[in-house]
Amino acid sequence: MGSKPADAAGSQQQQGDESSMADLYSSHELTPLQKHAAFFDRNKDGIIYPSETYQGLRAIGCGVVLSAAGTVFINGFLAPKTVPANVKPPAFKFPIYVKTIQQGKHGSDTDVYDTQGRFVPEKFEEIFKKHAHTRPDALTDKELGEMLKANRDPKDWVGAFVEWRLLYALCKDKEGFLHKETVKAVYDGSVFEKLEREKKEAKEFAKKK
Ligand code: HEM
Ligand SMILES: [Ca+2]
Repeated sequence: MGSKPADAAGSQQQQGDESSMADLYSSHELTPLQKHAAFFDRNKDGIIYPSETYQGLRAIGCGVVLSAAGTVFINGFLAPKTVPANVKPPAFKFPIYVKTIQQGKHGSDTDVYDTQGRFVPEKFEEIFKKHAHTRPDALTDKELGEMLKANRDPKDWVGAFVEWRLLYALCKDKEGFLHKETVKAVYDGSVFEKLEREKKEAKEFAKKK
């Protein structure tokens, strides 16, 4: 073990721990999908462990039960898919690797992320051209349902369904509209930061009262 050169990635199995993944954030620009996931990498070591998914979900306003269920679901399904080719993941820890998060792409999605995790503006516009009937810059509950149905791959639909329904529940306005700018902010992860900020502010406000 110790006698091998430290940087022979690709030719030998890495441990898949913090040391080999953390430089992701300093070395180059993240893809939009990596940014989306990185919000949940609370200590920015390149890996999202279940405890971090849980903390992230709590931070954006999900309750204890939803956050626990969401964590089991997200890390349970996504972690195995994101393991980089040359990495042996630690057993029973369900790490999600931010670097290779694009491997976690599932069926029934909008293809707004391409296979490399980049943002595809035409596909984003298509969502609203096809499904935003009531007003051009937002989706209603029913219109979202229509979109999910149109994109539905019967073998692989749970992931997309949960992500969109959760987004709708957290971000719809008082009249039940999910705004285009909110959906845009999903694709670079900034929606999560905004929700976290709002949650914190609401807490501060409640304390002062
Ligand atoms: C650890 C936490 C999370 C990870 C690792 C993660 C990862 C991903 C991945 C890999 C995709 C690409 C799916 C694809 O194109 O097939 C995606 C898309 C998406 N995610 Fe997340 N996600 C997380 C949390 C969330 C949460 C909490 C929400 C909602 C509030 C959410 C909403 C979405 C939406 C709406 C999409 C777009 C799917 C589409 O284009 O149809 N994600 N996410
Ligand atoms: Ca982490």
